[in-house]
Amino acid sequence: MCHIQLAEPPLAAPGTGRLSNDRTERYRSEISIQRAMSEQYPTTEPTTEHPTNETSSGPTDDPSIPAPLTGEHLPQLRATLADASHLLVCLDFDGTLAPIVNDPDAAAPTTENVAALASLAAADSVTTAIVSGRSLVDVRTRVDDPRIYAGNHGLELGWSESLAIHPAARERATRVEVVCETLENVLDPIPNARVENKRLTGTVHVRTVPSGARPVVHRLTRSVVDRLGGDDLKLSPGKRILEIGPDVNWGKGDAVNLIHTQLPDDTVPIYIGDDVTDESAFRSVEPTGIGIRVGGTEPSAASYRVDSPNDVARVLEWLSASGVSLVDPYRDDSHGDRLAVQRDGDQCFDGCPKQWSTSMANE
Ligand SMILES: O=P(O)(O)OC[C@H]1O[C@H](O[C@H]2O[C@H](CO)[C@@H](O)[C@H](O)[C@H]2O)[C@H](O)[C@@H](O)[C@@H]1O
Repeated sequence: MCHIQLAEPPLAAPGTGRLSNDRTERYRSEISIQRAMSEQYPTTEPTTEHPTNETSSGPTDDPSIPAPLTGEHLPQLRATLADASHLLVCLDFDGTLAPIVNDPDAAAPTTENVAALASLAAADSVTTAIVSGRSLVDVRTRVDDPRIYAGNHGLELGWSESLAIHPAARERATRVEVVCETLENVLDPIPNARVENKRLTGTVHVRTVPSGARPVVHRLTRSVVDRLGGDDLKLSPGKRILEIGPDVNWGKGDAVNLIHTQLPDDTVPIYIGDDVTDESAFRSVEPTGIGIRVGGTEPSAASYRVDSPNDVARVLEWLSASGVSLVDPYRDDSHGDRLAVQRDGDQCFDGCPKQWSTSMANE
């Protein structure tokens, strides 16, 4: 059931500013943000494995059930936006912009989300970001309007031509590779078990694995990660998946925090996501910003809930058509300077030394 009726005026024409796949492949350098990634932002991600069912929510600090987002909440949303000098709109990909499908390669954002996001991304007072569990290169080929991409659950951050990779994730990428290769062999006999190697992390898919075989997949995956990953790697849950990644104190919420700190004072952050790894991002934007959980009825750190990617389009359309007009870019005197920094890809992460190494996208 669709709860929200936020659409008001028609959408503006989709913006330009699309980034080509060539540019994705032409990342030339990497900002070292080790200090920020390893010290400044402690993790809030769950680190324990739990069942990969569709509705698992994992531990959260805030056990309340998000309110279904309806027109009754518009005054509240307007009041929040009226205090903003800028908007940061962060979006998860799978289950948020794109409906969940059996084949991860077939996932695509809905046409309405593509149009609404293009319109929003064209607004000067808005910074859009995709914050995904997919690899940055992968998600960037699937949705190409946002200015910022955080891939592999925030372990890699792309901004203009710049790419930053969490240093510990870089160090442990070889281990992830070995684990993925091993799992491809070990899980080969299990029907429909699939390993997605994302370089900094890996994903074992069980969505179309016969239910009776899923515990075997979990056990084998756990065993391989323990044996070959040691203390360096961890397993995390997702929607019908097991995520393998470096056991570091960094998650989507940390990436959102880092992006937020680069934007003007009085930037209001909005985060929309559907899964357990999005909870740290909800915690990072709430309560001054707006967290919206897509699907499910479980407790969440998000204040609001919508049912589906179709409802996400309604939210983005409303933001583009009405919400953005409430933002006052002159509220913050530093606005002009900060945006100038933001548009310079080589200096986008303010305060981080420019110690770049070859990007993994080019390795
Ligand atoms: O953070 P996200 O952008 O939501 O990415 C999380 C994972 O999404 C993908 O898996 C999920 O979507 C697939 C396609 O709909 C679906 O088949 C799978 O069951 C879902 O878990 C992606 O394949 C993973 O790499 C991401 O980590």
